[in-house]
Amino acid sequence: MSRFAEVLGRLAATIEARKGADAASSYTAQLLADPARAAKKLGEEAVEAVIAAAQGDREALAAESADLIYHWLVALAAAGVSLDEVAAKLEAREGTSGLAEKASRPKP
Ligand SMILES: N=c1c2ncn([C@@H]3O[C@H](COP(=O)(O)OP(=O)(O)OP(=O)(O)O)[C@@H](O)[C@H]3O)c2ncn1[C@@H]1O[C@H](COP(=O)(O)O)[C@@H](O)[C@H]1O
Repeated sequence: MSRFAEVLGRLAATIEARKGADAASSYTAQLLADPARAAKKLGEEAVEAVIAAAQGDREALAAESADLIYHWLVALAAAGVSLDEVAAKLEAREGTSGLAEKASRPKP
């Protein structure tokens, strides 16, 4: 397994374990208790990653990507969506070009 997949799996398990934890001592528990705040943070971190990418700032993009992925995992956990469900979506798309998929959509 890649280093990224291992870290992602560990972080997802840590976040899952924070369900019901004391919000006074866990930022994750605070977000899990307030899904709207978790979703807002996800949006903020996405925008910060967009800015870093647009500016070509490699260091900032790596750091903002880590923030984004952490908050994305929290939003998934808050909504009860597992990483397996996301993996299944990605697997179903393997081998299908994004251009071909877009062209196959019903015309309005
Ligand atoms: N990976 C992360 C992680 N990345 C970012 N953050 C936090 O995300 C928060 C949001 O960052 P911002 O820059 O937006 O800070 P801010 O403006 O003060 O945030 P707000 O007040 O707007 O919410 C900061 O408090 C960061 O510390 C994270 N907090 C936790 N984790 C992981 O989650 C684990 C469990 O954390 P706790 O639940 O806090 O124990 C940790 O051991 C880490 O592995």
